[in-house]
Amino acid sequence: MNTQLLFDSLKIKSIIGSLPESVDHIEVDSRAVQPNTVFFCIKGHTTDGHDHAQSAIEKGATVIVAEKELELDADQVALVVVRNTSRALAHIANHFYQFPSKNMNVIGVTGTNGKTSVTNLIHQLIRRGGEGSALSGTIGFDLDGTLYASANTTSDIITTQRMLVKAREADVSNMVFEVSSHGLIEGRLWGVDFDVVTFTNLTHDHLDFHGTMEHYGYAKGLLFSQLGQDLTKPKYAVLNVDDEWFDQYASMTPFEVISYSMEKPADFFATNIVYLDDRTEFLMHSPEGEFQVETQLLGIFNVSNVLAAIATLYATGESVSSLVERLKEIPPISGRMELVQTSAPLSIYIDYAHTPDAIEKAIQSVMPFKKNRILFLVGTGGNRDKSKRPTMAEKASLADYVVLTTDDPRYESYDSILTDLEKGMKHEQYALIGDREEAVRHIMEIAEPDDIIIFAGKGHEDYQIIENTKYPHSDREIALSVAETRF
Ligand SMILES: CC(=O)N[C@H]1[C@@H](OP(=O)(O)OP(=O)(O)OC[C@H]2O[C@@H](n3ccc(=O)[nH]c3=O)[C@H](O)[C@@H]2O)O[C@H](CO)[C@@H](O)[C@@H]1O[C@H](C)C(=O)N[C@@H](C)C(=O)N[C@H](CCC(=O)O)C(=O)O
Ligand SMILES: Nc1ncnc2c1ncn2[C@@H]1O[C@H](COP(=O)(O)OP(=O)(O)OP(=O)(O)O)[C@@H](O)[C@H]1O
Repeated sequence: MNTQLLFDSLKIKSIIGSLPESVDHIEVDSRAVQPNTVFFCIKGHTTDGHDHAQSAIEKGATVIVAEKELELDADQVALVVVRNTSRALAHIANHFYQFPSKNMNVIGVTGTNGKTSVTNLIHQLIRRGGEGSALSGTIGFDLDGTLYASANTTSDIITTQRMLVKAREADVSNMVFEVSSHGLIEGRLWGVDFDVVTFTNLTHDHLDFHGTMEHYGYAKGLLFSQLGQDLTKPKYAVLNVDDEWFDQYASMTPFEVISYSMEKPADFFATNIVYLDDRTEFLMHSPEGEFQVETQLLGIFNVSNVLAAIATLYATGESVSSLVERLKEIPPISGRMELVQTSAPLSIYIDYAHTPDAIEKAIQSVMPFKKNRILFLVGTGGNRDKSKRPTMAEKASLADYVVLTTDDPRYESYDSILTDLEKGMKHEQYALIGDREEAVRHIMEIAEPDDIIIFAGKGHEDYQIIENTKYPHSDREIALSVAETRF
């Protein structure tokens, strides 16, 4: 690509050396540099890309973009100094890949809980409507049914642009992004031209990273105020009226607001909700009239997620009646209030709840069909946000019996995790068992017919991280093996 064109519109502080006529690649990781690459030096928390500029040159970089002047040991390299290399990268990547998001229908979903569920619903609804869809999120990059691994919920700028290019090349015109607050703060989505951005909710999580709820809320809000958006085409912000951040996001966004709610009138709102143990039904009021909605997704929170998904696709121009029809066929999302098939005379659910709000909603979700006790197992991760631990246990106390355990203890001791959790317990009916396998076995050993058991926190994950090693672990398999011998 012609280098002059690439750098023409970039705000540059200084250039040392002369730019080559053309460049073949752009890269942020020195280890992946190929001959004739533009290498961007990005500052991480523990690693600074500026320290890898020399090694990028040795691998063939011909342009280095940095935030400061560097002493580089090469004649054939140009050093471009800018104020912020991530912003420069967003700009250059768009030019380099020829604005892949521009002619696509691009959707972003953010919030503490529900991102994976809502993006999955949207992706599946689009595909069931006969169009192609690509999805980037916690589960990886799903290009119209083919799954590629990705390291993060929200990928870095170059990976994001490459996903869009792959979708464009495959003639897939819809791209759905699960958007993390970390990704927003770090500008990993800078340069992506969204058509619809959707908010699920904001509750206590990730305060080890963001510090306060104000900062966390600010980070999420960046999706609704994205700089650099093309405002000449209509854009929509789909916002949850039931969340206390609704007013702030609704008043600050330049996009047209579409609201949804489970509690009060909104553009899309649910009444007459019936929670069954194999499906959920409700009456949905929408700008296109009232619809009786039926979904295989279980749990209170999934009503909100369904409303978010339908409102988002309505914003892209889909008809509500067709979406309601397609929704019926969509199977439960793996590890999200998923009913485990067992011949034992009790109900076992696997749910990814790992925040206080999600725990409360998971337990409330099974209350309508409680016949005997609700047994709840939950743990927290080691070396991550510790402040949420007591509140998680407090919400878990809504269950009749609670087992407090660990969920990826990493380098933290069982005792330290369990002591923090125990502080929040509101009744005496609980056990503290650090080893998660033992904890699952314990709950299954004391289970009685008609009990409802919820294994929270692991969801679709099939491992437990101890120190820095991933060990195979499945709540489901352990529970089923005990159920077989006991019932
Ligand atoms: C372990 C961790 O927290 N790492 C964070 C940290 O990385 P770091 O200091 O190690 O730096 P780095 O990004 O690896 O390296 C800095 C630069 O040097 C370059 N480099 C590095 C090494 C080398 O040999 N050559 C080289 O060029 C890298 O390509 C990069 O451009 O600082 C970076 C910049 O601030 C973060 O992007 C990065 O987050 C990583 C990607 C991460 O996984 N973070 C998690 C917490 C995260 O973002 N999670 C959210 C989901 C949260 C949720 O909802 O649960 C996500 O979106 O996935
Ligand atoms: N709308 C919601 N409100 C509250 N809790 C929810 C909601 N949707 C899902 N949850 C809870 O959060 C858990 C995780 O759901 P999901 O994976 O969709 O969220 P996420 O935002 O992608 O989470 P993460 O960022 O941790 O990957 C579910 O298993 C459920 O317990």
